[in-house]
Amino acid sequence: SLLEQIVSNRERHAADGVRIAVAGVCDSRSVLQAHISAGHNDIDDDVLKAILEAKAAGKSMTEICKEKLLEGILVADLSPPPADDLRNLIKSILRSEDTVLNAKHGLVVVDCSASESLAPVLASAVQHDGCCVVLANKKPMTSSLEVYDGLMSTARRFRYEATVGAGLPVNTMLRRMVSAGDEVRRIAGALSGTLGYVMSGLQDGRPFSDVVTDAKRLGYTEPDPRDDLAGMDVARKALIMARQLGWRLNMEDVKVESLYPDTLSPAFMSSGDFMASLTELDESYRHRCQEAKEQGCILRYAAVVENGTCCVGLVSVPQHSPLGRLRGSDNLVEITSRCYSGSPLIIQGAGAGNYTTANGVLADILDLQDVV
Ligand SMILES: NC(=O)C1=CN([C@@H]2O[C@H](COP(=O)(O)OP(=O)(O)OC[C@H]3O[C@@H](n4cnc5c(N)ncnc54)[C@H](OP(=O)(O)O)[C@@H]3O)[C@@H](O)[C@H]2O)C=CC1
Ligand SMILES: N[C@@H](CC=O)C(=O)O
Repeated sequence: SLLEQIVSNRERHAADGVRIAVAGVCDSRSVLQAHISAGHNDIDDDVLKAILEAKAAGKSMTEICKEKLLEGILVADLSPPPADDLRNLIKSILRSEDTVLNAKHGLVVVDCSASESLAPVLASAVQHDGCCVVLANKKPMTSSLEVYDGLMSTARRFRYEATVGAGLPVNTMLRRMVSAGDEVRRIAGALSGTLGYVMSGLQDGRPFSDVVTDAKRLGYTEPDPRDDLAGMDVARKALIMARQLGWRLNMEDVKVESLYPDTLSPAFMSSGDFMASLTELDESYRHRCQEAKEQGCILRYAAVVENGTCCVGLVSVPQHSPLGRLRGSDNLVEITSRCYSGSPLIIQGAGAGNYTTANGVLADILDLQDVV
């Protein structure tokens, strides 16, 4: 979706005097790189479109490039994760004499994976003068405080808007408030597009297994939906916000409620088997939802960041409360601070989905063009 939005916005960007040159693209198995030493600065839009088609059809990028014998592209088949090759790709771009690719002209490394393994690559990339980093991936922001501090030490060349609320301006707002000296006292709300969609579906009487399967199909879930259903995705978002307030917390400090039993965890089964086992949970969620309904309430998965602690879990809220009125994949974030004490600042809207997330990532990339 990000590549698609880069290509489809060419005219708009040109009118603003910007051209995004895509010098390399990675997935979990391959790295494609513009053949810089042969004079190719970037990967042609037709190739980017072929890559999009290949990924949509479940083919590997390498396969499609070899099939089409594309000119000017270096293809590397890797197994597994291409952290070292990504590092080499960044180095070769940084060494480039070409002014279009040179780091001083806005090189941005973008991590749209859900991989843990790329954090060191990103931490080293951001240390190169002029090299920027943009994240949709929450894991580098929630790994050790050392990695986090490394990324944050170059805050002017680092953006991570999509890590909380996808395209919603939650992180930007927090950054603005904190850097201008506002004192944030409490952040609360519903921060999962997947769990919002699932809870709305339950409320409409649909089976748990059915709505989770749909959330995955719609692109709301993490690559392994257990990340959402275990509460880990929301826990990461809570930690990202808490760390921005200067709180020195780690993932172990976040209190998390999981929505499935341990017997269905990655230690015991694959993601595919988990999806097939979801029907086991249908009856218990139908029952919990019914109980809440009888009290005029509905279920929501909420996060609270307050008094130096983060807590995420299932709550039963009145139907006509702000959380109760949320529908589908919408997120709601309430920020209470010295400036917003009487009534909290509220950010609400679609909190997941490929298009809205890619939009947030692209906006970050464009934002950085004014910094370097
Ligand atoms: N979906 C959403 O609504 C939102 C997602 N995000 C974040 O965006 C990230 C991606 O989510 P989503 O797009 O849904 O997931 P997808 O599974 O659709 O995409 C992940 C991509 O990352 C690639 N990848 C995996 N590991 C590596 C690696 N080690 N090196 C390079 N590439 C790798 C995958 O390659 P391959 O195709 O070969 O598996 C795949 O192309 C996650 O971190 C998620 O938290 C953030 C906000 C909203
Ligand atoms: N899986 C996440 C995607 C966005 O961060 C969610 O459902 O909110």
